[in-house]
Amino acid sequence: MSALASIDPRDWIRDVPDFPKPGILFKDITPLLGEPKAFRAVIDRLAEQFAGRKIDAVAAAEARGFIFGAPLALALGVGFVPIRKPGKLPYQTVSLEYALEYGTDRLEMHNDAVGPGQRILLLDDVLATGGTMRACRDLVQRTGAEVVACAFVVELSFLKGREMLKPCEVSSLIIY
Ligand SMILES: O=P(O)(O)OC[C@H]1O[C@H](OP(=O)(O)OP(=O)(O)O)[C@H](O)[C@@H]1O
Ligand SMILES: Nc1ncnc2[nH]cnc12
Repeated sequence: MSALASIDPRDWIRDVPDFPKPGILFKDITPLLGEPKAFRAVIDRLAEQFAGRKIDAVAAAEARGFIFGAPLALALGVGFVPIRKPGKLPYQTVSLEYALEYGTDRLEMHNDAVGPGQRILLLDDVLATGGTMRACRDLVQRTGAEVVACAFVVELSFLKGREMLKPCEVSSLIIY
């Protein structure tokens, strides 16, 4: 058994009550990022899960999605597609407004980043209400590309974000 197999990434996720607003229990991934064994275990498990699924690219939303999305793309040997907050991408974009657990925002992606015939894996750190991932999924699908799955490190199941993502495959390493 590899040393990483015994790692439980939950041990490096910290609860921060009332952040960024009263009533929100924030799942803080920074302890996990600070422990290479745990960070690597997360990337290895995601890569293992999606190797063999004929993924052409991993796409993820800033900021926290990038942290996991880029190493996962490298581990799978595919490209990484950044989905960004407004005004950050230099070329022509597709854009969508979405609802957060605590507000609204807009996401953009280059309109030539993915396209018909491509199989895209979407990844984010946390699934809360599902608004962010739904916007990502809709952006990718709008280009004609296929979303293979929406993957997460952490899912807050009591917020029922999975419902928002139907009929897409949803997969989470850690479910609260
Ligand atoms: O399922 P949802 O309700 O949409 O919430 C989950 C999203 O919220 C957080 O991002 P946030 O917008 O806080 O931005 P950040 O990554 O820049 O911290 C998190 O990284 C997910 O992307
Ligand atoms: N409760 C939460 N903890 C961490 N990230 C989040 N993104 C949206 N809701 C969140």
